[in-house]
Amino acid sequence: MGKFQVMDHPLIQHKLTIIRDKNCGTKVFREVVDEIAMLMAYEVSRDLPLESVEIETPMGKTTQQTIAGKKVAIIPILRAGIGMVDGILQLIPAAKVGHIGMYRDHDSLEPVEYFVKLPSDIDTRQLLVVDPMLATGGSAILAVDALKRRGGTNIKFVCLVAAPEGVKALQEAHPDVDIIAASLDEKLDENGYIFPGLGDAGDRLFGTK
Ligand SMILES: O=P(O)(O)OC[C@H]1O[C@H](OP(=O)(O)OP(=O)(O)O)[C@H](O)[C@@H]1O
Ligand SMILES: O=c1cc[nH]c(=O)[nH]1
Ligand SMILES: [Mg+2]
Repeated sequence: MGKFQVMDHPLIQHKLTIIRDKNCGTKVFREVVDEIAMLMAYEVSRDLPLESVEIETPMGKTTQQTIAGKKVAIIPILRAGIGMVDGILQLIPAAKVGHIGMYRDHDSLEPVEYFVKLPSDIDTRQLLVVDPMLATGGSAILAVDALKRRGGTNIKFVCLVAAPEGVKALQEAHPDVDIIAASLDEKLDENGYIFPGLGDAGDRLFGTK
């Protein structure tokens, strides 16, 4: 079973409270989502492999550590996942970015895939699928399916708010995928929205409602 980790760092919890507030406007919402994603990237990149390199400091030759060959690709699930990309790129600037477009049908709650554009070498990269919301888990599961079908093997899912239902569904469908969240919330409501959650992340990020 993949690991499920909640990053309960005080800075992350504080920032999450700011964006949960319904009075938080688009500008601040977007900025703070980016900041949380950057803080999460610190933990998400913890197990990137290191290798030894010879360098010379002003004091002489030495062997030091550098991030090894394995490279990262960030895969936002459109639209809301886009809000997390720049924050992660601040810490991992050489990462490539692939996009998976998906929307959740409002009645059935089933995800519908409408766009996939990925780096050509996803089979050799650490893939970070990012989406602020893990609700029923349908979108995350379909996104991981899409990556595996194209050769992706090393996959983590990074979200801000997770519902217990979504964590369970993603773990059952893809037990090899670790999940990292900023919060495990209470439940899904009768419309499939996370409670207390932060509402519709895509609409709040892009000001579409
Ligand atoms: O776990 P699930 O039940 O699949 O729900 C989560 C998905 O729903 C939201 O996207 P939405 O369909 O609203 O698309 P948008 O980002 O374009 O607004 C969210 O950003 C996730 O992708
Ligand atoms: O609470 C939710 C659930 C799905 N998608 C969202 O944007 N918010
Ligand atoms: Mg939405």
